[in-house]
Amino acid sequence: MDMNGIEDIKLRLDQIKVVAVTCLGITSPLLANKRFDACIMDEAGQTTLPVSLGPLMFASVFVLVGDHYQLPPLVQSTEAQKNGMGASLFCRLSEAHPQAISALQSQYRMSAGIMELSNSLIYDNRLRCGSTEVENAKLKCRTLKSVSPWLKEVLNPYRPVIFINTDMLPALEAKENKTVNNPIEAHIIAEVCFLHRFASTNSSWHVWEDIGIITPYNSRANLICRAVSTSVEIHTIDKYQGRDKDCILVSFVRSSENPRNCVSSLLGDWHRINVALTHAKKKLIMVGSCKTLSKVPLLKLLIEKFQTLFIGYDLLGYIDGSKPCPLATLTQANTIRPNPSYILWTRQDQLILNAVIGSISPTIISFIAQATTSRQAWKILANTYAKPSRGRIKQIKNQLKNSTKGSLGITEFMQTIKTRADDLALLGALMDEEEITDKILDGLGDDYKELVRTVQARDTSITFEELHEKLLNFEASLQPIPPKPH
Ligand SMILES: Nc1ncnc2c1ncn2[C@@H]1O[C@H](COP(=O)(O)OP(=O)(O)OP(=O)(O)O)[C@@H](O)[C@H]1O
Repeated sequence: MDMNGIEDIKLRLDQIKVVAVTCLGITSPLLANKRFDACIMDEAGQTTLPVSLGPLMFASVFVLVGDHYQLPPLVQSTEAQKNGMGASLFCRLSEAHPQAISALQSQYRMSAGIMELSNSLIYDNRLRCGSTEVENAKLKCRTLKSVSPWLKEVLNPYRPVIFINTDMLPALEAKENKTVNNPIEAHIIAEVCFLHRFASTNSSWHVWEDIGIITPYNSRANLICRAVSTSVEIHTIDKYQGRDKDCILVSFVRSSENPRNCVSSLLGDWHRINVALTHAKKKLIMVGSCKTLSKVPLLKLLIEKFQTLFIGYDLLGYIDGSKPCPLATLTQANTIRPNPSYILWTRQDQLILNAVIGSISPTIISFIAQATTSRQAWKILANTYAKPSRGRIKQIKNQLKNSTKGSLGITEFMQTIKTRADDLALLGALMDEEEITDKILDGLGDDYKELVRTVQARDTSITFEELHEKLLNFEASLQPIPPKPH
């Protein structure tokens, strides 16, 4: 039907039985005098109360559809939040009238292994798979011979849920202009993504629509975009509600030496975690630091549910040369073609090189700037810092000679001497315990004269631990006595 002008549209609207419109779109003048028998509102758990009321005024019967275990309405004002705007009409009515709820239990999205996670953590085991096809759905992959064991596990179709633990890597979060990022984790995500595409059996190389990446932070999504450098869909957790993919990769980002801060972050909200866990159909791959994430109670339970996969596993071969780079091309029947093992090897190696670069202090990075492989970087570092050269031994001995306690605490000072003695031992210039004790006593300063004399007057040598204890007691006795409270 051709529609010319508003009158035509109105005429058409009078004839049709069902109108689909957004909650705010209902205010269109075209609908001003419309009445409906019933109003069905989807995603009602995410809609604020005033926004919900608009469409409900148009009908005498309404059905709200939603899940208040997923994200609540987004309310940015803390004042509005405090005064109850964060609770949707859906949530309020379901609490006030539990008899009016019809709880749907069959879901058709997640396979059994993925459903099991949110089922036990959030839904109290009430969810069921709607069909055996959904229940048993698997992400089929070709078997790749020349990949590390951890990547083979990632590809294993019989592992629907994988948690890749980055605790063995220097994959710490970085904060820049109030945004949180984790470059190493971004590279791991890119690697896993690439591998999945590489091993996929059901679509061509450039098709990425069955993979999606979820992350809590916007800045993070941008960083992963750069690392993945393809058209794979990357969104924040909040934006993923309402979408799904065969394979979802979740990057948790937070990895800190002071993990306590993470509890108050976006990850502290269990609704958000539930969204991250419930949008994959066949495979859910999570990447994060178990040490940090365990500080969030729900994530601790999640991590405890299955054995996490340590990345770092079987990577030594790249560094020590026992897993050399395969040939870049293969010749078969006089045709030269790219060698897939070469591509996988170089990507894995770049990941390790990034991990090495990420773990060293900025002043040293320039030394390895020329390295193109992890092995080259490692060799430069070993030659510079670990080679038992006479120069290096002399340098450490000089540092030892000039070490004094100064303003350091006893424990810190003794630790400095011990570390240098350990460095010398690694270079083959072992110091015996008595020499270490002498170095410590020499560096203590005048305050400790009395104790130094007592230790030197002993017939038997003193152990490092015994000396530590004596010095700590002496240090305490040197502290000024606080005045007694009145
Ligand atoms: N009866 C069905 N048979 C097969 N697949 C179904 C059926 N119903 C839904 N699905 C599939 O299940 C997935 C989830 O469906 P849908 O998006 O409607 O759920 P939802 O509860 O509205 O989720 P959300 O609120 O997260 O958007 C989709 O991939 C959809 O194709």
